[in-house]
Parts: sequence; structure tokens; C-alpha cells
Amino acid sequence: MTARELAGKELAARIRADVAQRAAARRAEGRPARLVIVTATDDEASAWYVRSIASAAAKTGIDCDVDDLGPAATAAGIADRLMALSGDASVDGVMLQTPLPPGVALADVSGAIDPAKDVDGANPLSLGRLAAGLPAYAPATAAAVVALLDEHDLEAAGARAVIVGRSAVVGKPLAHLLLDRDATVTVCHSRTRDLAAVTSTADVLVAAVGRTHLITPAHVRPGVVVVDVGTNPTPDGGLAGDVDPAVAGVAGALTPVPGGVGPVTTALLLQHVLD
Ligand SMILES: NC(=O)C1=CN([C@@H]2O[C@H](COP(=O)(O)OP(=O)(O)OC[C@H]3O[C@@H](n4cnc5c(N)ncnc54)[C@H](OP(=O)(O)O)[C@@H]3O)[C@@H](O)[C@H]2O)C=CC1
Ligand SMILES: Nc1nc(=O)c2c([nH]1)NC[C@@H]1CN(c3ccc(C(=O)N[C@@H](CCC(=O)O)C(=O)O)cc3)C=[N+]21
Repeated sequence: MTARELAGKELAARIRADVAQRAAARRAEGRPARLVIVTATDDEASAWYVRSIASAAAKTGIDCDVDDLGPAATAAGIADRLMALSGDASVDGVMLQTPLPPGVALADVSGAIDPAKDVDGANPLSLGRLAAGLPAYAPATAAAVVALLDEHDLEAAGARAVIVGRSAVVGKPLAHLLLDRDATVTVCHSRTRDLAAVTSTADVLVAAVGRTHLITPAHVRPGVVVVDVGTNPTPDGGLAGDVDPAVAGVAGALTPVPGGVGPVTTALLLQHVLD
């Protein structure tokens, strides 16, 4: 069996077309949409994402600035910058890249992002509202996973969903989004005992770990829908997912890396800026 490929590029293109229309209207009003990305890391996956946002923003007519504080930035320095951008009337969206410098936790600084400009759902208030079922910006990656399932007519209701990874950027918010879709949700992490036994129960398996090819055929049951969020830089300058390509021989459907979750994430982030 070869898994059906759950591509994200067409969906991403459709989202970007809608964004471009709305961005043009804003520009015609003389107040172009503007996103500022704050980064404080040398992480390569983050650099990939920042380049991909900047290029998609340019193509869709959103002004995008990157505010690089460097990997030695402090929590106070990062929070001050987020607060200043939150108070800047020319800025529609503020996003803070992870990872952060050693010793700085996302929750220590993300409260400084105005929830109204929190386009990547980082403020604990945004995550809390999501958990409570109130309107909030979901982190673009978590939203992208659900959008990809919808795009390919894959039903979450009643399904056993297993998420590997519990970060505030992917695993935790995604658990809430899938619960809202009536999935039965299990979240795994580095302390999970016998990971393969848990992941083998999944109808829908989401890998958001950041370890190349961690999920092997031994982790999945035949026919499972696998969403690979991982974007791990390879020595030759490419990107590898968290899912071993051999899983395609067992799974019923699988997202490619690149070309799966990534482009949809970028498109939804820009959509949040216009929203
Ligand atoms: N395609 C896209 O749009 C996006 C891709 N990414 C990519 O997704 C990956 C994950 O990102 P992010 O959530 O930010 O990463 P984090 O490093 O913040 O979180 C990783 C999670 O994986 C868990 N984990 C680590 N090792 C294992 C293991 N051996 N078995 C089970 N669980 C493990 C950690 O557990 P613990 O909590 O116990 O430490 C943690 O919960 C990265 O490759 C990142 O680049 C991220 C966002 C968007
Ligand atoms: N606060 C925060 N939110 C994030 O969502 C976040 C983050 N920090 N830190 C870094 C990781 C990594 N990440 C990627 C998203 C898209 C691609 C992407 O679009 N990849 C393309 C390939 C790249 C390209 O072709 O430009 C693809 O998969 O097809 C990659 C990586 C988001 N992250």
C-alpha cells in the first residue's frame, strides 16, 4: 500500500489568493497590512519559516519586518519589544519565533503580545480562550493541521487522534482544536512510556517533535492518517519530517515534507494578519 499524499500547496495558494485581495484593499485605503516577526534564535527551522513568511508576505502585499534580537536576548528585552510593537498603531500582527534563548520560556514573554495582534496565538490568554471554546487566534501550525484534514475530507469526529509533542506552538493548541472537532485526543511527549504502543492506537497521528524520522512503520497501524509537522534541516540544505518515509507503505494517508503542513501554516499566519 502507498499512502495517499495530503498535499498542502493548493490549499495554501487558495488562502494566499484571499489574503492578497484583502491586502490590496488595505493598501488602497492607504494603510497597508503590516506584520512584525520578532526572533531571538539561530535555529535553522525558524530561519526557514521566517524566509518563507517574508517571501509569502511580499507576494501577497503584506508589509513584513523582521526584528532580530539575536540569541543572547533576555526575557525583559524580548517582552519590551513585544510591548512596543503591541502599542504601535502601524502594526497589525506581532509574532515571536521559537525557540527562544536558553532560560527564556515562551510563557514568560508572550503575555506582552496584545491578544488582538497575537497572530500566532502565543499569549497565554489566546491559548486559554482556545481551551475554553472562545474566539481566539490559534497558532497557525495547529490551525494548519485541522485545515489540511478538512481539505482532504478526513473526518476528525469520533477518531482516535494521537499527537506526539506538547509544545504551546503545536501540540497543546492542536489538542484543543481536535477536541472541538470531537476527536478522542491523546498527547505524547518525551516522557511517554512505550511511544509505539500509544501511537499504534491512532486513526489520526500527528508528529510535532523535531526529530528526523522518529516515527517509523513500527509506530503506526495500517490505514492511519499521518500528519507530519516536523521540519528538520538536513545536512544537504533540505528539510526532513519527523516521519520516516517508509511509513507511506503502511499508512492510508501522509502529508509530505516539504509541501504539506508548512505552506498552509505560512498562509494561515498571513490570513490572521488580515483578520
Ligand atoms: N511545518 C510547520 O508549519 C511547523 C513545523 N514545526 C516543526 O515541528 C517540530 C516541533 O516543533 P515544536 O513543537 O516547536 O518543538 P518543541 O521542541 O517545542 O517541542 C517538541 C516536543 O516533542 C517532544 N519530544 C521530544 N523528543 C521526543 C521523543 N523522543 N518522543 C516523544 N516526544 C518527544 C517534547 O517533549 P517534552 O515536552 O517532554 O520535552 C516536546 O513536547 C520542529 O521540527 C519544528 O521545526 C513547528 C511549527 C510549525
Ligand atoms: N512561534 C513559532 N511558530 C511557528 O509556527 C514556528 C516557530 N515559532 N519556530 C520555527 C517553526 C518552524 N516552522 C515552519 C513553518 C513552515 C515551514 C515551511 O513553510 N516549510 C516549507 C518549505 C520552506 C520553503 O520552501 O520556503 C514546506 O514545508 O513546504 C517551515 C517551518 C514554524 N515554526
